[in-house]
Amino acid sequence: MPQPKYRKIAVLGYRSVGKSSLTIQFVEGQFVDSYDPTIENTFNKMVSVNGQDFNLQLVDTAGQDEYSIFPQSHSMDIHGYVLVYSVTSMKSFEVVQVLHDKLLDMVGKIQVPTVLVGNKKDLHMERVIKPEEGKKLADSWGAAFMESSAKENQVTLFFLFIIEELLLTLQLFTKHVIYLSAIHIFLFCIVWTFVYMFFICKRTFILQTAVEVFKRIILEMEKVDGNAPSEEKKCAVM
Ligand SMILES: Nc1nc2c(ncn2[C@@H]2O[C@H](COP(=O)(O)OP(=O)(O)OP(=O)(O)O)[C@@H](O)[C@H]2O)c(=O)[nH]1
Repeated sequence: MPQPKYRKIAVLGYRSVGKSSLTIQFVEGQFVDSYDPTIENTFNKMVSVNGQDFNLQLVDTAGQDEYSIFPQSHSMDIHGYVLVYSVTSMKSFEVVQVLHDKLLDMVGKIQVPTVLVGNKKDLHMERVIKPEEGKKLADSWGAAFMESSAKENQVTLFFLFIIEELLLTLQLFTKHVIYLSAIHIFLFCIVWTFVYMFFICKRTFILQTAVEVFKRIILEMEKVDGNAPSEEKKCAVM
């Protein structure tokens, strides 16, 4: 059995969208009905995906809005992100887009393993964001998308989703590294072949030029002396 892999996942989103509820539901299997704003909490859970054990560390972050300063700690040592909005709040949907932009700016990558989650799907009457809108946004990021309800315990799946995303990114990364290495080695060989040929030619050219110079100078010296070069000398120079 392979060793468990450690993966750290941050749960981000606007205030009161259900970040803590989703995390607690996933880790402890219970729904907390009361609302207690989070500063920051960390949870651990072991899960198994495709025969591989993962030691997950989940960081339940404080709710943010578009004006919040994105904490630098949210971009360091984090392997993947769960970005949460509430399907009952347009504001939370707008904020999650700002957060994603800030996240990319901070991480400095075009794409990071992300799952966009539309929570509180049980509140049918209060819904203002359609599933298609969430899906469209996630697609534009190249992220996975799910709707969930912390209340109805529809959460496990998306945490497993993000692990799948992490695995996929890892596989793509490994593939890219192999391709890039092969291309680099190929280019390296070509460049060095050219460099080598250049120096060989240059060296031959220099040698030939040197021989010519000495030939010429001997002939010139002979001319000045008024003596034609002897056959012996010609042969020696040749
Ligand atoms: N009906 C319903 N209520 C939910 C759901 N998820 C969370 N809630 C409720 O929404 C409120 C806020 O939930 P939290 O989990 O504290 O939200 P949060 O995003 O962690 O809030 P901050 O810590 O302020 O950022 C609580 O009263 C929860 O009971 C859900 O899926 N369905």
